[in-house]
Amino acid sequence: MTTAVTESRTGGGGESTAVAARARQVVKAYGSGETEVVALDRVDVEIARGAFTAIMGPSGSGKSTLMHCLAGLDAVTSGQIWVGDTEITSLKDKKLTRLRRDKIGFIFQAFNLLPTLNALENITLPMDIAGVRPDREWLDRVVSTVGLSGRLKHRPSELSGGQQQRVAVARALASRPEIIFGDEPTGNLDSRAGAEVLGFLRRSVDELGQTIVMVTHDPVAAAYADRVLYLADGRLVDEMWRPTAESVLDRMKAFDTFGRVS
Ligand SMILES: Nc1ncnc2c1ncn2[C@@H]1O[C@H](COP(=O)(O)OP(=O)(O)OP(=O)(O)O)[C@@H](O)[C@H]1O
Repeated sequence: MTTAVTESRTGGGGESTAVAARARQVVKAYGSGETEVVALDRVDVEIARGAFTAIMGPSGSGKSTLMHCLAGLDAVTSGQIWVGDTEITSLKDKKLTRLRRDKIGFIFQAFNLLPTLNALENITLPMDIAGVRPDREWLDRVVSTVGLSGRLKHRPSELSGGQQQRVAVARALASRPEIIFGDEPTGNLDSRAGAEVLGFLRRSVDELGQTIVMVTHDPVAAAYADRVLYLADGRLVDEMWRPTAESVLDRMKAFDTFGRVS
């Protein structure tokens, strides 16, 4: 069995390498004493820049917790996280908020669009709030990559679920973040709309050089990724490169048959 554990090449100093985010010996515990739950148990992982990474594992294995820690949405109990060159685990609130705003994009299962704004206004809202002028050329490219060119004046209620999620994808891409995190981004979509959104995520990696990390339960969704990380009991227990839906499903079945690996 291979391992997803990799040593930091930079000794933690960080440099503009092929690594977009990195966790080193990350522990996340909820509660204390008898009620303590160790959601992440000394996780070491590097997320490759310009690649699409899927995180899989049984319910409760720590997928969302790992994503939230990597994205600076949740504080770690111990260990360190870097986003690009910045070690985020030692940042104070204000700097962390700014780093999330400037360097990280999010796509959630619920599309989280504002109903009173049209598609374009939703896409540029985070930049408007931050007082950043959108780069028109980039925005046009993003909008056409996700196939929204004819829909920019529509409000969310005038768009299908798949189109709404494409707006959310464009919103995440618009500010050219260092990394985009998706938590079951196609969980609310039927398989056709889901495939469309996953296809656009794939294109944003291939054509725009974006880095994407996605939590999913779905082997078909994971097959769009370049690499799949498997969590069990808060530990990274395996990884797979160039996955197919069949190979991911087989690996999941193997976990079910042989029990947990640690
Ligand atoms: N806020 C919290 N307080 C206490 N325990 C928590 C909290 N959040 C998560 N946990 C626990 O941490 C563990 C990992 O949870 P997490 O949500 O990361 O798992 P997951 O793999 O994303 O699960 P699912 O696939 O069901 O979404 C679980 O045992 C969960 O009960």
